[in-house]
Amino acid sequence: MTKSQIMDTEIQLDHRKSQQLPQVLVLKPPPVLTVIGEHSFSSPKFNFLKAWESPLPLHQFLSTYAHSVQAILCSGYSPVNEELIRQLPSLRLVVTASAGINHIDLSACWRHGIAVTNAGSVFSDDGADAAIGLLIAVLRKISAADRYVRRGLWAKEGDFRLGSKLGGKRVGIVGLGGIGSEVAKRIEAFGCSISYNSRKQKASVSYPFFSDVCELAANSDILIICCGLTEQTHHLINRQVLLALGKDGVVINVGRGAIIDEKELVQCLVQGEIGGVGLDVFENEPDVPKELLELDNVVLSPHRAVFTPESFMDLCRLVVGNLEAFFSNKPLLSPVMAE
Ligand SMILES: O=CC(=O)O
Repeated sequence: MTKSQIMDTEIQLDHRKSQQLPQVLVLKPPPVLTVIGEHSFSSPKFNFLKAWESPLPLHQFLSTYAHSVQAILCSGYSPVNEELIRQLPSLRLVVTASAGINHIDLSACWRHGIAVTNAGSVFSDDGADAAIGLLIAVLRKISAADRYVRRGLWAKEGDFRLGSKLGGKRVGIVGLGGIGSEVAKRIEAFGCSISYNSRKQKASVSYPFFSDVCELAANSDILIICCGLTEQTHHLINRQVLLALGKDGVVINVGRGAIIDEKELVQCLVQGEIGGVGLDVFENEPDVPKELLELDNVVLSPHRAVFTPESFMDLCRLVVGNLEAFFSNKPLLSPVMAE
């Protein structure tokens, strides 16, 4: 046998072995897979079935492998809905490489006995850091000041207008989960007071709780949105909430775009009814309302709050850990919903 024949045989054996492993369907590569590299995800316990690499049209690909898919790896870019679930009768686990789970039909998973895992607390620190970064950028006008200097306006037009201080402000956090709790820790260190809104009051914290987000806004200078997108939180931050926050109020959003009614937000900004916003997420990403691009009291970020190479490394370990636990009949590491 020649060297290349031996190599071909080894590749075929590897291929056959991988076909015998439990199959994890990936419809579109989640960003973490592309950034960290597929090799970091390889495991003796499962094999990725990569739909995007197949020459088959998706429906044909799905019907070819329908019965062998036991798990799906997805992200916000590849929804898992009832229609997909129905096509995969052996599906028992959905692993999403994201903290948000709004792209997964959880009730369909529940009905079909499918467990779900997400990014757990992997993104909490970076999400909170980014929220604070956006907040200081808005209050102290950092992006606008940067543009002022770059355009040569400092020498031509003189001193730049003042920003405002973070310390002493009343901060309302919407959603006191992983990211929200880390935001609270950081905000406390700045000498701000904290209150919050969430599905339920938390016994573990003593911050004032407002079950009504409008009341939270009326008692805050700053609102930081850290909750997930659900039917209950869709357009939770509307004109009424923004008006309650007031003319100097600042809104930061690191949750999901549709938690804010974007049209009403734009209107309030254009009419000077709120002080400023820092947004990492938008209703129709990657489209950003053009009015926002022209406002100096707006700081924009392209849905990058939680993503760093460090958080992606942790996420990679968590994704592999969840899949390996599942295929070894061990408890899942970051279950959203057990089977
Ligand atoms: O937005 C990012 C995530 O949900 O992980």
